[in-house]
Amino acid sequence: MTAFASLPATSGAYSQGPQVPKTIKVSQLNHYFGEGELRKQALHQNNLEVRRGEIVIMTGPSGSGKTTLLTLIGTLRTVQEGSLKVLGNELNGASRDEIVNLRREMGFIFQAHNLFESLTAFQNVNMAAELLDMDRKLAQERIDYLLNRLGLGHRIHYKPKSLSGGQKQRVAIARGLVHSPKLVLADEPTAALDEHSGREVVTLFQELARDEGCTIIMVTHDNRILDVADRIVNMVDGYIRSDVAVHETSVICAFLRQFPLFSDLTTSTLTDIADKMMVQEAAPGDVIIRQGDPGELFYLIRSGKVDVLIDDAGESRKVAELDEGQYFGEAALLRDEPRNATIVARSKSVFYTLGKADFKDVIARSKTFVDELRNVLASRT
Ligand SMILES: Nc1ncnc2c1ncn2[C@@H]1O[C@H](COP(=O)(O)OP(=O)(O)OP(=O)(O)O)[C@@H](O)[C@H]1O
Repeated sequence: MTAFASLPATSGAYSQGPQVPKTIKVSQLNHYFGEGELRKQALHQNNLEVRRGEIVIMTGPSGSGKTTLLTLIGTLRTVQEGSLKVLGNELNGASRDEIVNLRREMGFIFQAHNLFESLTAFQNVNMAAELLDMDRKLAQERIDYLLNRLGLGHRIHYKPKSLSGGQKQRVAIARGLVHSPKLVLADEPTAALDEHSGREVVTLFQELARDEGCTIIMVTHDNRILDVADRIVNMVDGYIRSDVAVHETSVICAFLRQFPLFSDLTTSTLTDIADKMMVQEAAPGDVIIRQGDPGELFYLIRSGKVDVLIDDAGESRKVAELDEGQYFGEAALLRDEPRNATIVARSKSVFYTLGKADFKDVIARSKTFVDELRNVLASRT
């Protein structure tokens, strides 16, 4: 799970807030192929949560388990160990009927398009609509819309043999989307497409996510489309190695960049730090840290104001006010001492916090950070 699960509204899917229902919840998922001595573990303790309307891109080297995870989520394989919830249904132990019903809510876009050669582009997509008992008029409108939107308006009545590889792929995409699925699973959807067509496809995905709340999970090696992801999940050897919420990380990076103390860090170090930060919210009057307590977190004020209070012979004395763009909590971490002041939220506030070990790691990497902290600490003692 990413560190930013509680981040307030930012952009895209996240503007729906943290209470957005989960489309997928993977917990401690293992998967094996083969029997006996040939048995091989393809997925190891995978955990993942995907919210409604998110676009997730899965990356990783060949054989790292992306397709295995995608096909498990798509009910195309049986869950062996662990829990996998899709659209509220637990798949481990699910009945045949449950799986059949669930599949109707999903759209599949896989590389092998399997279009019927004797049917036109329109008829191929319509066949999926008929199998799903879609209303005829609605289906007709949706097929027209999708095929036009994917740049196939002029080829709507062509059969696959008269279509290029990229055009066939776009028919397969329309077929996977015709029934307005709640979840789309796509394996290399843009691999056969030129840059322009690939962009058309992912722009359509973004519209479906934004306008219909459709959740999209794509396996891709196509770096040209990484920018549409809300989250990038990287797999290595059957493990989810990283799960980065892209928009949130970049929002935090942009914020961190304004601080002189982060100015000499490279983008990749900054991204690394942003990914480790947590978000904490406070209401007016909330005590954020208390004098005398051990220090575990460093705080950056994203928005709001706080009072710095010092307990002086039993009397609480206000010594400073801090607001957006300032930070606190560093002294106790650096000196391994208890907190030397109490911090109370003056207004509704949002903080980014960094744990002690990560904070010390940042310090080790940034000379500006060290110089600035030295000055700040000197001025506060
Ligand atoms: N049907 C199968 N039988 C046996 N082993 C399999 C089977 N399918 C996948 N595997 C193995 O499981 C591991 C994960 O494979 P998977 O296809 O999920 O990886 P991937 O990341 O999708 O790779 P690619 O990017 O090449 O599609 C690999 O070691 C693969 O050899």
